[in-house]
Amino acid sequence: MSALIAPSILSADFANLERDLGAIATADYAHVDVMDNHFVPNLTLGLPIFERLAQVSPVPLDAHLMIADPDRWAPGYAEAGAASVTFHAEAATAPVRLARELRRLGSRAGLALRPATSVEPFLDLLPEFDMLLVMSVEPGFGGQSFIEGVLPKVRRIRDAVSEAGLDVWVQVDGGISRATIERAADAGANVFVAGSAVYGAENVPGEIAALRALADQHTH
Ligand SMILES: O=C(CO)[C@@H](O)[C@H](O)COP(=O)(O)O
Repeated sequence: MSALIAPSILSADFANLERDLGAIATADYAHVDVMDNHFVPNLTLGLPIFERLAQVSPVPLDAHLMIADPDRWAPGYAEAGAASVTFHAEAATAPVRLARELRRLGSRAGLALRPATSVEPFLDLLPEFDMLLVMSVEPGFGGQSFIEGVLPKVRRIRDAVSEAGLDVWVQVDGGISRATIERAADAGANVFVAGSAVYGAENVPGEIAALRALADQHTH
């Protein structure tokens, strides 16, 4: 399975989002962090801006909803054309119903877990999702350092996915760089979100290629 790279536009220039989406045209996805200042202590963008990003982006959008009440808001992101919509397990009231609705609307359905959230209650529900997102920082901000302690959870998910013969992707998000991506890939991740490492690089396409090459050496 090839590694997929999803740069986070949280580290882009918010006055030049179309330009900065163009800068990551060689990536597999653009990761769009939606924050509501309730679920996380930060505020980014909502549906009206996301709809415009979906119209101008050269790469498919991977929406990561760090918001309260995703049951109400997430379907709008699928309707706006998101390739993938990921909501938080801690915030959703009816995660399976919501995942089914996202799939019905034509989007991949992702379930995100904060670093301290156990995956065990969700393992029997894996067929309902297309992706599990393991947060490797506390959600809310870019530029934090990678939490090594989430790697056993990544491995646990990958093992459960393999044992069940499923095609569920495992995404890691937070603190991913050339220094950490190999360990995340080794643990079983196949989708890698990187914000500051990509947008902070002098050569953005070169950084995307370097991260992909490193991860590819370790993806199973
Ligand atoms: O969801 C988040 C933060 O909540 C991430 O997507 C960050 O944007 C990743 O940034 P870096 O840690 O790669 O700088």
